[in-house]
Amino acid sequence: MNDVTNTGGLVIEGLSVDYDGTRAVEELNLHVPDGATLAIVGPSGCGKSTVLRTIAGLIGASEGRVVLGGRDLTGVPASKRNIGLVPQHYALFPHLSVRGNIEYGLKARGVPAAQRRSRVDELLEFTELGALERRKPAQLSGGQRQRVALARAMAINPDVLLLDEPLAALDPQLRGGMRRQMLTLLDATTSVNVIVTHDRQEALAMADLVAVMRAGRLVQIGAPRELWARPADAFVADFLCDAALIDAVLTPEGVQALEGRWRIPSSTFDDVTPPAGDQPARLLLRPTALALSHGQPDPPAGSIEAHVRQAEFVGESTLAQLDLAGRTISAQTPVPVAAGDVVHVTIAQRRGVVLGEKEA
Ligand SMILES: Nc1ncnc2c1ncn2[C@@H]1O[C@H](COP(=O)(O)OP(=O)(O)OP(=O)(O)O)[C@@H](O)[C@H]1O
Repeated sequence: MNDVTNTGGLVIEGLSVDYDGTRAVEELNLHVPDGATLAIVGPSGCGKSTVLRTIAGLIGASEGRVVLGGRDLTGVPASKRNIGLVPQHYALFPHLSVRGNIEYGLKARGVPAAQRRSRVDELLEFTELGALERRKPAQLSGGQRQRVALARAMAINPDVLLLDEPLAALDPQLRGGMRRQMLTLLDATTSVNVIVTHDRQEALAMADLVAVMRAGRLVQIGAPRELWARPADAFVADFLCDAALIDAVLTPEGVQALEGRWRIPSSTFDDVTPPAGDQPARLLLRPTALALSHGQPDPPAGSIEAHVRQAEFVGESTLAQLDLAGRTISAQTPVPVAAGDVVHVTIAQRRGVVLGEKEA
């Protein structure tokens, strides 16, 4: 393996973490450049918080190492790592004012009073909390508490800022606005930012890099648009894009899927060059890529019959769960279908994506 200690930013190398002999994180490798924001996403229990706690030094690695700004953190206690942590429910000190909370880490490090004051003033202005500096956490709204927690973590100019589900404690109506505000704050930092989140929208919107984990392992890491366009497997497609990824064969005539029961002409796709011979491929089907018709005497060209298992009216459209030759696939459609309907499904022009075979 290349020596990454001089790369800068955050480097996680061959990291495995165990709890009482049970492996929670397995062989994790990643690099986040200075100033970049990484979002770690994945289902409950996949190891996201364990990675965060290991970077913070709250738990030790069983194997591998965490290197920050060229400094190997193995064996360095949490208090000696230059890390800012925003815990899930913010964990503000209830007896301290907004100013007291933000000042806390600076005091603990013995920063002289005048310097403390000016740094806290700077952060109060930056997070627009100046008018509230004397209030206690109980006298703040959820969004204001979140900004205090962020300012407190940023006060020490950390090398890495760790945010555990930063928006989860807020009302859904507040999240959009706070996400945009946080994005502005994080863009202004020079630290590496690591966000752990369940919310894929949050990850796609806020991060420069998204790491998708499953069962303790990294499944894919890349820029949000890269993952969106080319999910590595069906799990990432489902988790991050709400899409299905099914095996297909690219033939001289078009694309065949579902054991040859669905034959789609190449002209449906923008970027498919028919090969001379059959080639394995995968078909990425986002809910909006599928066009549904029913009640027509002849099935449209390139269609497959499907059964509507479930249909939810979601405002402008209906979200239908379709059974396509035994596969459950979501479709978002303006056609008012209902459970039990038999429909014909085609891929809307230019909306389907054919990916190459999965790289090993
Ligand atoms: N203190 C602990 N002792 C034993 N096992 C633990 C401990 N903390 C976490 N685990 C286990 O390690 C695995 C990873 O947990 P972790 O909290 O990192 O997951 P997560 O992805 O953050 O989940 P969530 O999204 O639900 O917070 C899980 O199987 C969990 O049960």
